[in-house]
Amino acid sequence: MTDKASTSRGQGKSKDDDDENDAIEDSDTLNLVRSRRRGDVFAEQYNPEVEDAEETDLPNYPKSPEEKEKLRQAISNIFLFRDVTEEQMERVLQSMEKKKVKAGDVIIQQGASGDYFYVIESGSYEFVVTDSVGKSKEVSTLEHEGSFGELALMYNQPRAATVTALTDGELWAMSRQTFRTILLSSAYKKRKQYEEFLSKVEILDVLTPYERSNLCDALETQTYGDKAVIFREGDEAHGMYLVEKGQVRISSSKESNLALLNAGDYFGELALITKRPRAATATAVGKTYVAFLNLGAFERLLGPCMEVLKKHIDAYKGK
Ligand SMILES: Nc1ncnc2c1ncn2[C@@H]1O[C@@H]2COP(=O)(O)O[C@H]2[C@H]1O
Repeated sequence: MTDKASTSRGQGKSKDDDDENDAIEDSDTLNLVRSRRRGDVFAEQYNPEVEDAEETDLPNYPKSPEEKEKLRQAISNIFLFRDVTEEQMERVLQSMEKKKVKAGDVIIQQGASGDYFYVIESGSYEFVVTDSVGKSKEVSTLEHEGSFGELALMYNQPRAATVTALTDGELWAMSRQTFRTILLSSAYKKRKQYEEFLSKVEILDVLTPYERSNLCDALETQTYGDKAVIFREGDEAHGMYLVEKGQVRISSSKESNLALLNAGDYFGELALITKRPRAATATAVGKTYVAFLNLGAFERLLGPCMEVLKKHIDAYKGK
């Protein structure tokens, strides 16, 4: 058992945590911890569905109105924050602490226990995953926006990647406690809601589990009654859709029945790829639930599926 596992689902602090905090407080930069951290796999998994987050006093780091606004901006595009209420947002803004980082700082070490979730204010960050035979692979980089470090806090698992600052920069750090109290329950529910459904969507097979989790955060379910129009031919396009439940008919001015889509099918991607108006009309058949992915998220998250999506476009041309 690791220290963390023996402190019962992360509610107490381990020696490693204290070391980590010391490192941060000592320097005001994240010159974090390499060899001291351990890569054990936790025996116990946290399950937010059966254990409510504790409501305790959260830290309060005073900020100027300008700083608060900058932080609000930095989190405005992060899907994990989308469902927080205005009151919760105030608590988030109060409780996040600014950290300066230097190029080369290891902010998160794969295998370590997790104490902070980070939002990027500035700087570039590299993500490297090392597999069980010790082979390392750079899986992504983030520049000047985005967030990381949610997995270990959400699932009570060791850090899944090593995150290194490639440039000097600034991060906003949210403690495990704040993350659990404010973000965990809605974020976890959202991922759970969509994970099973997305595993059945064929075009998404190329996504890694991590990419799929990010997609869960970005989706929004919309409900349409029988014969309700989802979009019309000629409309400007703002996103694509996955059919969750029910059916969707695709028709155009020339052809009344181009396709009848079922659960697991997708539509609305063509206009996003060609950057043209909608080429057809989409109408619900019976009560229908669709998962909507907005344009920004489509561009950010579905890159790995683009080849398959484009191949599919060729099939439309035959119609
Ligand atoms: N391919 C990836 N696999 C796992 N984690 C990733 C990946 N890319 C980025 N990350 C982030 O790297 C973080 C490392 O710490 P966590 O495991 O807490 O959360 C992880 C994610 O936020």
